[in-house]
Amino acid sequence: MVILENEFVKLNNDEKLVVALGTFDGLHLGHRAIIESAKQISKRKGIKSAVLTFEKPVFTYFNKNASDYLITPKNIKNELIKSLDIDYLFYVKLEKNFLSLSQERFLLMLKQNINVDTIVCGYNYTFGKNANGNTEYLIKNANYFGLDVVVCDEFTIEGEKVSSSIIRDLLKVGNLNYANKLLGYNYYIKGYVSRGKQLGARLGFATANLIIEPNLCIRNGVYITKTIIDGIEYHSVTNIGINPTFDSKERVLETHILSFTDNLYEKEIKIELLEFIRDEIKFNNIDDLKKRIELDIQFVKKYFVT
Ligand SMILES: Cc1cc2nc3c(=O)[nH]c(=O)nc-3n(C[C@H](O)[C@H](O)[C@H](O)COP(=O)(O)O)c2cc1C
Ligand SMILES: Nc1ncnc2c1ncn2[C@@H]1O[C@H](COP(=O)(O)OP(=O)(O)O)[C@@H](O)[C@H]1O
Repeated sequence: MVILENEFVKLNNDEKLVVALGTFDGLHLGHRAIIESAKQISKRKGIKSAVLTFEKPVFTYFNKNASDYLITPKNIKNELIKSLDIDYLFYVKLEKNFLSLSQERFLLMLKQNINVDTIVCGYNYTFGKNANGNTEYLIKNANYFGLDVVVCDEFTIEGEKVSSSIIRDLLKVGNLNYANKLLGYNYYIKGYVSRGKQLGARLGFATANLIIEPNLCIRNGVYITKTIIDGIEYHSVTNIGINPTFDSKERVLETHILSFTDNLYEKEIKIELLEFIRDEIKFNNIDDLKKRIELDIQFVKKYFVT
């Protein structure tokens, strides 16, 4: 998969493209149905497939104070879209020039800059200045612009809506069970292990630390997790937060992997969040913190036995 980032997109492709349009934060079941549909159409037509998206939700452009909104960091977005066998991934910059394009100019840009043949989008997709462009406009004007347009229906599970904003709300309260159901995979964070305060091992439980996106939409606290290292899955317990006992400020993710003793510095690890256990606590002393973590570890062991 070729990844291109630009203010607008531009590609010197003779070959036509089927493009899935959307922000796709979360890459949930509904998003994946749209992207999979684009892939299938591209195969049927014998042309290439593409996703055109933004790195962050569009509302972050209009509300500069927005915080804790991001479901899917870019490294994971890239990985999930690649897993759907897409040929091109375009990231357009969230900037005025792009966001204020008229509906007509937006479609012309897709035709002229990346040779779009077919647009695939969700039922509530909007585009262009003031989000005036919608699926009705696309369907009505498809012929004029020489485009095929495929609009995917609302995706539901057992009659329930699947949407990024619902998933954000679930992650903010720690309801991983339901969030994972709507996502269609276990919510995960992936990154390279960095050095922390070097205290964990001395306390009796080493923790592999990852620096996380500042605006990640996830409740601080302790979670039952699985950690995947070199394709091998381990049971683990993970804390996300600022370690208030130590008056730290930086928000980190720290995972203690059960029955594991190897060095992980600089290694890429993946942490799947399964269940929220408790909030982070400011303990009066390190002994109390240690005792609590021992209880957390017992709780996780029991979870995986039953
Ligand atoms: C399961 C688990 C639960 C934790 N709970 C808390 C907590 O409630 N309060 C807190 O201040 N730190 C908590 N921590 C973070 C520890 O303070 C931190 O792992 C320890 O200070 C080691 O830090 P280091 O990895 O930077 O050396 C927790 C860590 C783990 C692994
Ligand atoms: N069971 C384990 N879980 C997590 N990390 C482990 C484990 N065993 C060994 N390690 C290693 O120990 C390091 C963490 O040690 P720690 O003293 O907590 O330092 P840090 O402050 O860098 O997190 C991890 O980055 C990893 O390399």
